[in-house]
Amino acid sequence: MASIIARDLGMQFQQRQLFSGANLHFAEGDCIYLMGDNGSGKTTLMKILAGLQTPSSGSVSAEGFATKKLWQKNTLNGCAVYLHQHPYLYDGTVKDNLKLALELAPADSAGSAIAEALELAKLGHLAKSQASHLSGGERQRLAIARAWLLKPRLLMLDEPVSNMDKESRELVLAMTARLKADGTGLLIASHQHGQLTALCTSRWLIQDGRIATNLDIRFTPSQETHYVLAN
Ligand SMILES: Nc1ncnc2c1ncn2[C@@H]1O[C@H](COP(=O)(O)OP(=O)(O)OP(=O)(O)O)[C@@H](O)[C@H]1O
Repeated sequence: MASIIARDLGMQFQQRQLFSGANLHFAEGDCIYLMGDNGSGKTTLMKILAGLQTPSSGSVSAEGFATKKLWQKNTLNGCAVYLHQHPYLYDGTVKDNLKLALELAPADSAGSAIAEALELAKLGHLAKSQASHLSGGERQRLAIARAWLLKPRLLMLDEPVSNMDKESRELVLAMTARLKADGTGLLIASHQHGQLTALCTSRWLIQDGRIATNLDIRFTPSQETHYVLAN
């Protein structure tokens, strides 16, 4: 089973310690809600687990992935995919962006997958539009459709539904639910507990310089309100 394992992980910027002593296990089949106040370190943690940032202390390793080639120094590269809040899209049309993902996707992905991805993201009518002309919500939908095509074994979503209208939120929810059903491990950072985070079966909380992982997933209504209000 593919997993990312962090041992005694710590991160600080100058004098500011975000977290320390964290032991984490993120694996296929997981669906984890990553919580924490603004600036607590959620994005930083996801970037570390994706191998995009180096932690100040501790180690991160990947298990269950194909062995890297000798020249690939970053052994975490491509293991847990990090989807940025403001995703990077390639120059070109909506369809070009999906085609490019398909070139990197596992060989068993059929050509019809692009049509399915366009349908899932409800972007069929914009297939020939320039990706740079998309609205924020449409960009996010395209980025998730692209991730869906890539079929990552581990995917981290950073605030995937912030600033989205109801329809876009529902589409992202449907795509994420499909990924979850396919067994993709998901780590979702979000300030609002809603339908998307309700998919989660466990939660991590960054607070007071620690990452708590042994938390009950069930929210009481007062906790829900508190979390939404606090953020
Ligand atoms: N490269 C950097 N250099 C210095 N400080 C940084 C750097 N990257 C992040 N920080 C700081 O680390 C803290 C955590 O940032 P991060 O983006 O991980 O928080 P977050 O929990 O994702 O916040 P939000 O909920 O607001 O998105 C912030 O105070 C941020 O300013």
